[in-house]
Amino acid sequence: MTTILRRLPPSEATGLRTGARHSLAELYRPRDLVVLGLGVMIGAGIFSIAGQQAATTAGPGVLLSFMIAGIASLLACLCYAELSSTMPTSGSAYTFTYVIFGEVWAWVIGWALILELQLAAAVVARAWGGLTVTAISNFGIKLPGEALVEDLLVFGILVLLTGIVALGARVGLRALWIMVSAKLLAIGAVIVVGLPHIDVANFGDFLVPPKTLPSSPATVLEVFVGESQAFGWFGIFAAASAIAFAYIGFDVVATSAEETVNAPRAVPRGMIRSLVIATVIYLAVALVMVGMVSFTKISVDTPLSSAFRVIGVDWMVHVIDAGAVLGLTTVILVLIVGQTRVLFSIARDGLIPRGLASVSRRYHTPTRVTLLIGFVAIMLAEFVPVLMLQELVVIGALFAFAFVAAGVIVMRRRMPYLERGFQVPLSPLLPALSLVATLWLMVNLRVMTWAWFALWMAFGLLVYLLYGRRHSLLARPRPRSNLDPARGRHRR
Ligand SMILES: NC(=[NH2+])NCCC[C@H](N)C(=O)O
Repeated sequence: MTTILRRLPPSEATGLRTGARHSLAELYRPRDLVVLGLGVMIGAGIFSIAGQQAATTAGPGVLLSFMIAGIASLLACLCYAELSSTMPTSGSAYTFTYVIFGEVWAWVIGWALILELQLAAAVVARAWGGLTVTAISNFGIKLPGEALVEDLLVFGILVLLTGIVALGARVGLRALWIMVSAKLLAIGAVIVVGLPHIDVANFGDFLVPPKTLPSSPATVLEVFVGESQAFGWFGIFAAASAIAFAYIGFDVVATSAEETVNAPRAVPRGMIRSLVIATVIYLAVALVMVGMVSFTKISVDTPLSSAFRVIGVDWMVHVIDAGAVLGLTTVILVLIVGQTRVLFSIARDGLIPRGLASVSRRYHTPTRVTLLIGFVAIMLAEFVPVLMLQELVVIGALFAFAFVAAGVIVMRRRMPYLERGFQVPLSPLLPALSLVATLWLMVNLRVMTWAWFALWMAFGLLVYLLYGRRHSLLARPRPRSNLDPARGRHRR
């Protein structure tokens, strides 16, 4: 029992024991973090899920769903901000948990993060493929063998993005700045062109009367209530859980802490700023969408485009297509980066083979782990119906959010002396609220999602018991010479 609960000393959170061969160079400035955050957050959530939820579950009340999910995310974000300001490590929630709750919990969180990020990369790549094919056909170009073209496109984008990540953060960063700017322009156009077309009458039934659905209960909450409902307050809250997908991503910013200049101050700021900007953008887009047309006219497949078609501004379809294709590209890019950083940290601690944590001398990136992640993403996207597994991404993220919120409370009591670049205001109230909000979002996920997640976690525990427990760096006697703090980080 003592071995599996052994804790990483906070001073070693950034891998001080492992030497320079396993450390990353500092590269990001505060504004890069905002771009990173917007890069990974703004994607399928606003381009498609928002409209789907308005049409099927929340009506114009989707605006409230966005606010609810936004508040829950902001609470979680504050907790992430505090912990990453104390432990600026690329392991994010995994490393925080290692320091606060001990090894086996860290592994559990690491395993959940692997699921979240790896699956998300594949899910978003698949969605990207679909969008790109639609964008091409919207230009009136008829593709022969659409399914095959889509498969090839998905393969191509994953190879390209994995290559960019492997070649070095600088290449990726430049590409990211350009693409994020372009997607913000497209979204700006949606808001500016859409605003004058808002008709207050479309908000008429802001609270659409609730409807009991004939389908059997699917979410954990519905099983408790005994039926499924759409619209009304129930629908608004249910939609908020689906919309949480749009906000996740600020947590990925935390994985860049080890590569950020002056991380204890810059990371919290970057994370909070990008989330606030994303929230404002989301609310504006949602407002325009449900304000332009009645929610009953929004199509589930191409919600934003359909709204502009209804009001007769057809050229906006191409702008939205371009924004969505670029938007999802940056989501995949940053997800791959985040996943490499998490796996790199786990490998550095010895819980998976340490060879995966070696940093290429030439490119200064963890190349091996990057190629592995790219390969797995391609396999998943090509051979598994990943679009149906979207909720698993959300449960993985929320699971980590819960531990991070609890971690803030525990850490304040147990290590009050640690330096904190950022502190959650009103602790322990806000972290406790974050925990409650996260659990609430989690019970709104499907029972099936929970079952798959449990299976994945059980498998993970097995891996830990058979491998990680024995190979953990903490299982070895401490080599004195490696404790020189100057060896851990290097600047470039
Ligand atoms: N950390 C994650 N799993 N992020 C997935 C990001 C999804 C992104 N928020 C979107 O709307 O497309």
